[in-house]
Amino acid sequence: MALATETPTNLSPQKGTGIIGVHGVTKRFPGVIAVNNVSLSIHPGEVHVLLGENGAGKSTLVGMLAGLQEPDEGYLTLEGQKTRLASPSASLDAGISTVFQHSMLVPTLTVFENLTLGAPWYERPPRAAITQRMEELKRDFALSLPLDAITGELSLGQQQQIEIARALLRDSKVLILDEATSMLTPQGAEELGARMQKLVQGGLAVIFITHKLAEAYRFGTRISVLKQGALAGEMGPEDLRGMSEDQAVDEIVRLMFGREAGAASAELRASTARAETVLKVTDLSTRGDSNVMGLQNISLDLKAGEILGVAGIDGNGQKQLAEALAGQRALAGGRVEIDGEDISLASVAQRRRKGLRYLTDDRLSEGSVGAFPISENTVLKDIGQPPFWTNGIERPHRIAQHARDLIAKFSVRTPSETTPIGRLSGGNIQKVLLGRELSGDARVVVFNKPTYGLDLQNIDTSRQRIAEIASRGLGVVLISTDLDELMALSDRIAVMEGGRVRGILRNDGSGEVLRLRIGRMMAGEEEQKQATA
Ligand SMILES: Nc1ncnc2c1ncn2[C@@H]1O[C@H](COP(=O)(O)OP(=O)(O)OP(=O)(O)O)[C@@H](O)[C@H]1O
Repeated sequence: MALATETPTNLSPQKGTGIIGVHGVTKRFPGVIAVNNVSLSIHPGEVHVLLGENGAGKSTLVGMLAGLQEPDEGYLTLEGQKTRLASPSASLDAGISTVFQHSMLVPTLTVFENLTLGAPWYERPPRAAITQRMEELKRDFALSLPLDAITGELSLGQQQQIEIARALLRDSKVLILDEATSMLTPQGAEELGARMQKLVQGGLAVIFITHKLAEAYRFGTRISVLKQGALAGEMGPEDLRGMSEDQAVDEIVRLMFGREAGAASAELRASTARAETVLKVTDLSTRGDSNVMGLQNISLDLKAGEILGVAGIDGNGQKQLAEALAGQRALAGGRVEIDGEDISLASVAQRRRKGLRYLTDDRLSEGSVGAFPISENTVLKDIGQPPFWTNGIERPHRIAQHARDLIAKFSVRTPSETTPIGRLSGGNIQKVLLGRELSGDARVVVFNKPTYGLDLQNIDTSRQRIAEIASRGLGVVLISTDLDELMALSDRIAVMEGGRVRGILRNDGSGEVLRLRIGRMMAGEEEQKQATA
């Protein structure tokens, strides 16, 4: 992965080190610098927003503050003193509480029990004392928490309040909220914003991670933008006060999604789109629940030979769209057609026979059975079907031959077709799955994050294959969180946010301008300029 080496555009150099100081911190994982020489100050009385695309390094940075991992280089300070946060309890002892995106509460316990769980300083405190303190907290911070309610029966917003209350009962000095609004309703997010203001007025420092620019601007006192592990820029209270919302959003979009001047952008693939429409989606909707985003009125179409990119921050409905197209998720409304034929009610197998293929991002658990040989995995979606089964009887030689052909055609590196697929590298598993999906008469291939987690060489090969598939006249839906990938391969790019398609833009070679338009929509901002769908 290319690493940012640009000089941070520190719009507002900070004075003092704040309650927490992050000093030149670097964290590496095999093949990637997740956090690259980042310095920040966290101040009491401020909501410090951390923004960045998927993979920018936010969680890794938060993980170091929460004591889940330690920096490889650089150091942290606590009230000016150099400190090590070598474990989650060290972080808690230092007064740092972290509310993760997924609840850490026990759903079958009551609110009261969750509040007192594992909090050493008030071991077995009289219930009356906690009840009284909770009354104060409820009043001061607008919490609505029935102490005797079963936690799992409360709304996600209320469950989050329990975690915030837990931090307050511990007298934390720093509260980290990791993508805290992603599961909340718009009203829940507003309430959290108001609550954060009250918390910082009470002297707390809040670190708030979000992907939404409007929230960053409205709730944040200070905004830091991470990009490819490095600090791309920071906007302090004075900077933000001097800007209108539009100016601030433009600046943040530039920091988050812009490329450095002079950076080479990938060459745009020549379009191979033909006249005929292979896939048509009209007003497609699916039901959501507290864990899964519903899709709302999605309409799009795809020509033979065309690549339609689908951009979006992870978790904005892209996977649900792929599943709804593949027949793995029921439609609540709308219509899907392939070659003009309505397949809205067709099963997965029926859609496959019509030529609709889907490569999941979950290569090992959803896409294949790791313990099964490669050969079995190549026919996993054809069980019981000829030519691999005749009259219900498996034909192992036929399957083995099919697998050997696929291995040769897709250059899968494996000792033989009998090797369990789980022993292969990510890139080689990907090749097997691609070979499986392209067999027979494929018309449309839906890829969900096809290059995620692959090494650079395999990323390159996968992209070439996708372009080659389109050049053979198949329609491709390419879902990716990587804007560079989408802009290198797609004819048009649909941007998803909040379970909707916010716009479909033609990849017209306008490079940076288009990139910023897409970034803006991904981060929940309305498209201001005229769409060129
Ligand atoms: N435990 C790990 N092992 C290997 N690589 C990791 C690990 N954790 C993170 N990474 C990599 O480090 C980079 C930064 O990831 P990180 O999760 O910190 O980003 P993020 O900004 O939080 O992204 P998101 O918004 O998707 O949560 C990514 O390339 C990621 O793949």
